[in-house]
Amino acid sequence: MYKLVKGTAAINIFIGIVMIYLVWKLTQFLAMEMLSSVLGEFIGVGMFALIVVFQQEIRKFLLMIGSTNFGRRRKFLRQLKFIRDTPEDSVTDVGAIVRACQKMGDTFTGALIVIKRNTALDFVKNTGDELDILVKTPIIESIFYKNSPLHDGAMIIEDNRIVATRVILPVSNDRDIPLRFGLRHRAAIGITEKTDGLAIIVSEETGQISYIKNGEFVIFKTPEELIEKIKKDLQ
Ligand SMILES: Nc1ncnc2c1ncn2[C@@H]1O[C@H](COP(=O)(O)OP(=O)(O)OP(=O)(O)O)[C@@H](O)[C@H]1O
Repeated sequence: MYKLVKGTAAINIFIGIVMIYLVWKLTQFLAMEMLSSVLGEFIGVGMFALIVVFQQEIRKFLLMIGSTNFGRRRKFLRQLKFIRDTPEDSVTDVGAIVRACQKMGDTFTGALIVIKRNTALDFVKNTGDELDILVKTPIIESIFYKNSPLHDGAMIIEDNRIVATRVILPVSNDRDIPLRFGLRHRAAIGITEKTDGLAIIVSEETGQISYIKNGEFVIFKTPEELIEKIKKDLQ
């Protein structure tokens, strides 16, 4: 349940409900008649209040359950993480990502890729376009191709799927970042400071690939070393 609601507003609403319940119990314990009867009335209609508050989610849930479209149902189940698909789906193809970055670096094509680890990235995902495509070198290259309508912003990868493009990331305010690094690099630092995600950047100016973890640049010498480091960080 925690995994299901982590990173969504539902957990905050749940905490709110628990707090109201605890205050109600406290007012009963302290024999604060009026406050306890007001809160009691509120809790009495709690079930209806929940239906109203979660109207959208309940609607979405019922629509998904009732859908006869198996492709969508699989996607929904994967979101719930009750099932793991084939290894092709669940193990991130780091080699394919780094190869795409090398090719983009050779052609000075800018790119920003964030790989999710434990922290949910839903709060940034919905600033862009949600997708569901298997990670492949040519797909990543064509998304960041300069004339592609999807090239701007960041790409989010979860497991081995590209789940969003054109995502706007929070920018780091760290004043120690050298001035030669622009917004793309600041955004990569920002998201890895706020979450445990991993960011890979290809600079449009220099073609250089950078790897950022926990808000800091990770040094590597060869693409093979980068692949190894990312694989280790994803374990
Ligand atoms: N907050 C952000 N979230 C996601 N992508 C961003 C963000 N800010 C900028 N970008 C992306 O970075 C691109 C280039 O920004 P900028 O030139 O400032 O970056 P840079 O760090 O200097 O990188 P480069 O070396 O590639 O020029 C933008 O066109 C946009 O696609």
